[in-house]
Amino acid sequence: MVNTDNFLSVSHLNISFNGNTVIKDLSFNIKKGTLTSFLGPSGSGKTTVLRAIAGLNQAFAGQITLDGQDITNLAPNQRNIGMIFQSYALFPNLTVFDNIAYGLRVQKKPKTEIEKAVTDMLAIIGLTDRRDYYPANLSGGQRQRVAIARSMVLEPKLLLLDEPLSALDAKTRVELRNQIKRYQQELGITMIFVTHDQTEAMAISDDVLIMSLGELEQQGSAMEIYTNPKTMFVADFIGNHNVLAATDLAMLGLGTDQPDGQYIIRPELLEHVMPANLNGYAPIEGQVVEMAVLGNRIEYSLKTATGHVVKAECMNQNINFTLNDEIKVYLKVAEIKKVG
Ligand SMILES: Nc1ncnc2c1ncn2[C@@H]1O[C@H](COP(=O)(O)OP(=O)(O)OP(=O)(O)O)[C@@H](O)[C@H]1O
Repeated sequence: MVNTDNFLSVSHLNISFNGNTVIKDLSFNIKKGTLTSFLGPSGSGKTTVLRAIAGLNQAFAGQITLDGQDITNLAPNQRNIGMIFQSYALFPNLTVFDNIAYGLRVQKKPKTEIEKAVTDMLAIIGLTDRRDYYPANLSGGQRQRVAIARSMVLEPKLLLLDEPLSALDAKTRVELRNQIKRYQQELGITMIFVTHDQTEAMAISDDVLIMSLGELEQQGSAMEIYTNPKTMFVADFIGNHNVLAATDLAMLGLGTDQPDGQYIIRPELLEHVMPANLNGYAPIEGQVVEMAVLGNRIEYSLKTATGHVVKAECMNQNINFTLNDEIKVYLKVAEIKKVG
């Protein structure tokens, strides 16, 4: 049955290249009107899955449905899916207006309808005053906005974006990712956004789908994944967590009731200012062996007498230590989470 929860449904997807299975029995659903990021290291299979959804991979096993329709064997142009790549792929000899209008003209839409749709789209992407420019005279961020507009104007059921921001500088990336989120919400488009940048994924996604070696590790909101990683891979990949075995916790004086398993401690939970009430807190003492100032935050590592190196993080306004200092930080023991 179609409902908004399984607007896109991928079941038991298996894809091999030359006998090498790169996507292994992958199944997931995507809700209508949401932005889902595929996040995973290089080679984990993100692009391969995107291409399968778009119909660009020839052979695979499994089933893909979109809005209740089985699209597994449909040609790419029959799927009503838009795709945007890292490189902008605009037509260099067409103006901004004509690039955006291109698909509507192919569909032989009436001229007045095209004029209105493209004008509206130019306003949404903030490039009304650039309508007669050629791509060569636009910045990278502007070109990518035109590429996005060119896909969005066709009102696809699903828009796939494959690392659309990776060719841009850091500031433009942040601006454009926020704009993509805004377009997505304003127009209610269902989007899949591929990235290997976890901050980017966390910042804009309703849901994050984490892949490793062609398998789904976890799907959930950014908050769920960050605070409650289900696998060691996710714990390690997301958020720079400390991952410690029960025996390590015991050595650090942070014993849990359970004797085994792996546990995570998020770096920002190690407080360098002594809490007013120490109830429920355990101290960790160590030497500051690494320290990196990241604008308003500081990341540092403590080496304890037991030889453990624990990662911590704090805001920099009331920092009261420096490299090589022996310091004590405080952790609320209840915040230690078991992986899984
Ligand atoms: N056409 C192909 N022929 C052979 N192997 C391929 C082909 N396309 C992808 N692969 C392999 O499939 C695996 C997944 O590749 P894919 O490009 O999907 O990963 P990715 O997660 O998107 O990586 P990246 O972040 O680097 O783009 C890799 O091991 C890759 O070498």
